[in-house]
Amino acid sequence: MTEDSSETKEYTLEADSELRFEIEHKDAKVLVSLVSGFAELFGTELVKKKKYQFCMGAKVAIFTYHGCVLQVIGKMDVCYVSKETPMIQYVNCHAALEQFRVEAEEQDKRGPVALVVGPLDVGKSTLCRILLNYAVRAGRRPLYADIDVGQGAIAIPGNVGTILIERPASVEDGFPKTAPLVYHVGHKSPSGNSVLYNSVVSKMAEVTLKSLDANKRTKSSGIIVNTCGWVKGSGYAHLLHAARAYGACAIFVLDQERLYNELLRDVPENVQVVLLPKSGGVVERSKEVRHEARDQRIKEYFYGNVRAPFYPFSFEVKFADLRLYKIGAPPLPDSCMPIGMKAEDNQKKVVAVTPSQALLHHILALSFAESIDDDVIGTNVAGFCCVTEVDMERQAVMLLSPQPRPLPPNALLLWSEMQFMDNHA
Ligand SMILES: Nc1ncnc2c1ncn2[C@@H]1O[C@H](COP(=O)(O)OP(=O)(O)OP(=O)(O)O)[C@@H](O)[C@H]1O
Repeated sequence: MTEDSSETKEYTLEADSELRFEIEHKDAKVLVSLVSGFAELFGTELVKKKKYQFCMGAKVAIFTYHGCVLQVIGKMDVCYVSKETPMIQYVNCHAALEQFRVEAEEQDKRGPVALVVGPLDVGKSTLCRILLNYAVRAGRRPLYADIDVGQGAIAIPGNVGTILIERPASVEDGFPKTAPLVYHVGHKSPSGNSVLYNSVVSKMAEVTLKSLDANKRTKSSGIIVNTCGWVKGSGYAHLLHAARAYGACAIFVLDQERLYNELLRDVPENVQVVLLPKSGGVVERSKEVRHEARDQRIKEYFYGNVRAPFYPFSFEVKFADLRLYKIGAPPLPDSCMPIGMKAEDNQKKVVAVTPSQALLHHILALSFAESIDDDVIGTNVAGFCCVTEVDMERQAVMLLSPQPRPLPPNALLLWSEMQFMDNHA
């Protein structure tokens, strides 16, 4: 059913059904409120009578276990009620994780680490959000690890990150991204540097698993890990690596029997591999839409959104003061490597970058490492800037940064292939 008018409409939903809608128009604004009953958006309960605002790009589903009436004001591109949803299977996964958590709590051991895997556009991020929301609603404090570098939902694309989830996601803005633990990869796909990607995932897993022990409630709550949609060949090898690094006890496979069977074959028997259907509501995204989403995520990092705008700074840094490095030297065959080194080591090499016009629009990550003698790959990053101008004559770059000048003393910056055109008016 297509919704053209901008008038007010009421939808009565039966138990176990959901209202799905998409907004594609640039200036469209849709207000949704719960009139009666109970409803939730990807696991976050709606507050009765509160008006939730959705804008361009919104692709959402409001689900009800008990039945409800929703009021919708505004123009949507697609809007329909569906009774076919996999929510019962998803809530069963949550119940299974809860059993692990109860046991972990009783025996003071680590709670479950669950990986959510599947090809592109099957609703992996959405399932993670649902499981995390259900966990906090049950009084847990889980960690959310996002190792999907393409989306970089916790920091920005080109990075992996982990956050502690203490309250349900906001209906409009998702989980707050305060105090994330972020590691730099610098590529939008793990294929950009597989060796680096695996090292970074191992490091983040090691650090977060250790950190679980510091807080009793988080320890028994465990970790939900969101993964990349690249599930064939090396992409599959990355998934196996992540499952091992995190010591996953459960892997939820969305929508692909082939992947499910491969995992059943390749992971230890004590790992529960569960095949789940994808929701019919999940919207497929073209390459262009993905590119736009990446751009939007970076823009939000610097400028915030309408509800919480940020005001970034712009300042000049002389080439001479720029300590800029890149991880990974061009590949060389083993025979050309110095004695004792493998070609693989080259992919983890920290190489100085000479500033040039080619830096324009690139994202630079500010590492917590102080020198290249530190473990740069295994050190998390503090934040990001973007090169908005390169002046070869004055030998300087202009940086867009969430923090005012100057860069911290001895700031070590890491080059990323991610680019952002700063045309914010
Ligand atoms: N039941 C649903 N009804 C409507 N839209 C949905 C539903 N579930 C998910 N979506 C939307 O579909 C889109 C894709 O979902 P999601 O990001 O979870 O997929 P993904 O598998 O993580 O994608 P990627 O391949 O990029 O990792 C999102 O915009 C999400 O809001």
